[in-house]
Amino acid sequence: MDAILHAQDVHAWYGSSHVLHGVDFAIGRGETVGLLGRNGMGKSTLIRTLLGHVPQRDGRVTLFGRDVSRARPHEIARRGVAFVPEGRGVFPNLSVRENLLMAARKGLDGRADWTYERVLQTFPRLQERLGNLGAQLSGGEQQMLSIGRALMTHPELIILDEATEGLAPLIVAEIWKVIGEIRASGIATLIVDRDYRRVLAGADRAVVIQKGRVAMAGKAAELAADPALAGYLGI
Ligand SMILES: Nc1ncnc2c1ncn2[C@@H]1O[C@H](COP(=O)(O)OP(=O)(O)OP(=O)(O)O)[C@@H](O)[C@H]1O
Repeated sequence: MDAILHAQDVHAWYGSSHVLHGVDFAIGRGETVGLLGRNGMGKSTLIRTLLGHVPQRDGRVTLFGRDVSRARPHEIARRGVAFVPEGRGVFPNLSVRENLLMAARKGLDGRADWTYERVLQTFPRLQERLGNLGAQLSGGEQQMLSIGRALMTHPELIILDEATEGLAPLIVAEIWKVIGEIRASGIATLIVDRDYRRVLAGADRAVVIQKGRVAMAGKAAELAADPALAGYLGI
């Protein structure tokens, strides 16, 4: 596989608590990968470790073949990885317009197809709120703005951690629609979401984490049909 991101034998600790126990994991160009597992199994820690946010970590992570195992979060962002954290990622004291324009930069290959106008077409709700401050937006609008900001950076990979958590069903449906558009536009995505059915329906592959280890990994359709999945997800 032509991997964007490749993690090998990744470990992570919080103090003396050993949370990730040797995770192997890869995301190919343009691939949509779902990350599943019950609460507390290590999904967010894996993401935060890949992004360089967990200081106590071990193992090897490469981005486009370059070792970023010890890289700082801003270096990883500069190398084409955008992060959409749960319910955050917008500047509360800047307007929607400023939030978007501030994020704008070309992709690693010079791509600039996610223009300000295209982001607003994708999120008509933001178009109506251009002058509002980030803090004045609803949770769903903030999440859309956060995804819009990620798109404006022309990343190779977008990581979405619980992007639909706590949002109204209509907004959730809008966000899944946009996730589909991102997939179709060729940007790779790593998705964590409690709605495992939607994740499996919208992903090429999925990885199931159990107590800081990969318990299952494979094509999303095959995992969806695997009777072992229910046990790992506690459903
Ligand atoms: N900052 C932290 N300090 C100490 N322990 C933590 C910290 N963050 C997470 N943990 C612990 O690490 C383990 C993995 O948590 P993590 O948040 O990665 O799981 P998760 O699969 O993302 O679950 P959730 O869906 O609940 O976020 C849990 O036991 C959790 O209590």
